[in-house]
Amino acid sequence: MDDVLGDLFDVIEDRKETLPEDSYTASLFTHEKGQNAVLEKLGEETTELVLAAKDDDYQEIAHESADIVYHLLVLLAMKDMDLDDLRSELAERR
Ligand SMILES: N=c1c2ncn([C@@H]3O[C@H](COP(=O)(O)OP(=O)(O)OP(=O)(O)O)[C@@H](O)[C@H]3O)c2ncn1[C@@H]1O[C@H](COP(=O)(O)O)[C@@H](O)[C@H]1O
Repeated sequence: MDDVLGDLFDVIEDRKETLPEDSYTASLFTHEKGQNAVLEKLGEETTELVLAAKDDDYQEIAHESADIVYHLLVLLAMKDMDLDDLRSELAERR
């Protein structure tokens, strides 16, 4: 699981660096709304996750959770943070 997150974060960092035209990730880094584009996505998807949880729709819960994690990693990259910032914060809570 951690490899999946690490690999995804590496791809996000690559898109941030190279900004390919056909990349959704790159479009978030260059969006005219700036960071608000990714913040709005996080808000929308969190609402969708809440609705899926209320409906006990397990497939949708997994789908929306993955959308949230992806956009959260984009936000971390946007802030020049990385997975270690997240790992450290979680580790301190143990
Ligand atoms: N994990 C993701 C990922 N999760 C979500 N998304 C995109 O995020 C957007 C979500 O916006 P929306 O909720 O409006 O989309 P939607 O499908 O209508 O929404 P739902 O109804 O599904 O919730 C969609 O365009 C998805 O394609 C993602 N886009 C990219 N990735 C990863 O990033 C990698 C690089 O992608 P590119 O940057 O596009 O090359 C990919 O290989 C993936 O691993």
